Amino acid sequence: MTAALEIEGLEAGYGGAPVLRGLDLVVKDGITAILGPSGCGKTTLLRSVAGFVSPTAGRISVAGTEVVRGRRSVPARQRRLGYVPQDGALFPHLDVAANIGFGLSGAERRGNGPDRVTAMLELVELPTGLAHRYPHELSGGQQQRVALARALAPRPTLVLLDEPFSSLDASLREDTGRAVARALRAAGAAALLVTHDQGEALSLADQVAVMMRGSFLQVASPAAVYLTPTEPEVASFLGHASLLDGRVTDGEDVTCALGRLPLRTPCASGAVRVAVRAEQLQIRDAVREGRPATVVDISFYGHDATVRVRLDSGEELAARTPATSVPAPGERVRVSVVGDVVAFAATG
Ligand SMILES: Nc1ncnc2c1ncn2[C@@H]1O[C@H](COP(=O)(O)OP(=O)(O)OP(=O)(O)O)[C@@H](O)[C@H]1O
Repeated sequence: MTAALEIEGLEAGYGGAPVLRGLDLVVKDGITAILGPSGCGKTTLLRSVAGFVSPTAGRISVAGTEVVRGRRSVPARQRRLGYVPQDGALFPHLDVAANIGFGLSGAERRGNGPDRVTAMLELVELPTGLAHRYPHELSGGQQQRVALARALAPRPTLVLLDEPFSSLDASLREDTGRAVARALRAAGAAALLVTHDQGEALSLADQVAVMMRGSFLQVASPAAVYLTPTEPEVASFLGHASLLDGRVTDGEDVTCALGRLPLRTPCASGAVRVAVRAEQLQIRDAVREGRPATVVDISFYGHDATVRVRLDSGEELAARTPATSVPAPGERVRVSVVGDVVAFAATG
């Protein structure tokens, strides 16, 4: 099967300053999320694939057709990609039907049987009655679905989504994200989804590429990047794991400031960095088990809270606790760990 997208050794930048530093990526099908902190190069990668940024080295193929080799590249309009920008960017003077039909020939728009515009509205789960509304008469979520319908109408192999839900409020973001994922799967289109929202990447994507400083640190399934990160930075970025110094002696357990903990995956003996996820840490008062600590501060989210504690041995950790049992800053508590942990050989 030809991959929807293949990227090899891709380098790009602005005015001589490098941003992308030799990226490799294969998107066979499904949704691949590019996840990373602000400024790491996610949009530059998407724009290089779209043809809006000219790479300085490397290769990009879309559905088996090479569109970039070194400094030579095929113009954006000839790449036959779908593109959904951050704010949808619908044409304000065109109604929904005309927006969706924009990239189609007259015959494609009409066809036989149900027309393409109606089929696309159904695909993105919008009522066909919206066809003659203008963009300003739609909600933000509806606008993003129309933008996806417009991108999918010419049947592209690959759709590029640039933070498409970032302007939507939390609940709408989740519903729209799921609807967009269903529509992409139903259309059989692969997608590259740029986001800095971990929840969005982990819940919608089949593959997650974690990017930092213009490089991919790990490309794997959502479960693999979360449960078995290959780099300490991936562990601390995804789910905000705390990192502690530790030592592995028998390959199966690690000893650190939180005691002797079982390892999820075997690790060579020696000095390591141990990643402990916030949801693995239990904060209790008035119990004897666990390491003594003091609560430093609290971020209350409603459904739960993040409690930062300082162990008496000096290390700072972040724990997630239910909203009903949040301690107060300065309170003395005990900290224990549930489950196994991941360790990385210490460098330097
Ligand atoms: N047109 C431009 N000219 C010069 N530098 C740019 C340009 N666009 C982006 N950059 C720089 O390139 C780097 C990567 O930017 P990019 O927009 O790709 O990051 P990002 O990961 O998408 O960030 P965000 O999540 O904030 O959108 C940043 O340092 C940014 O300042």
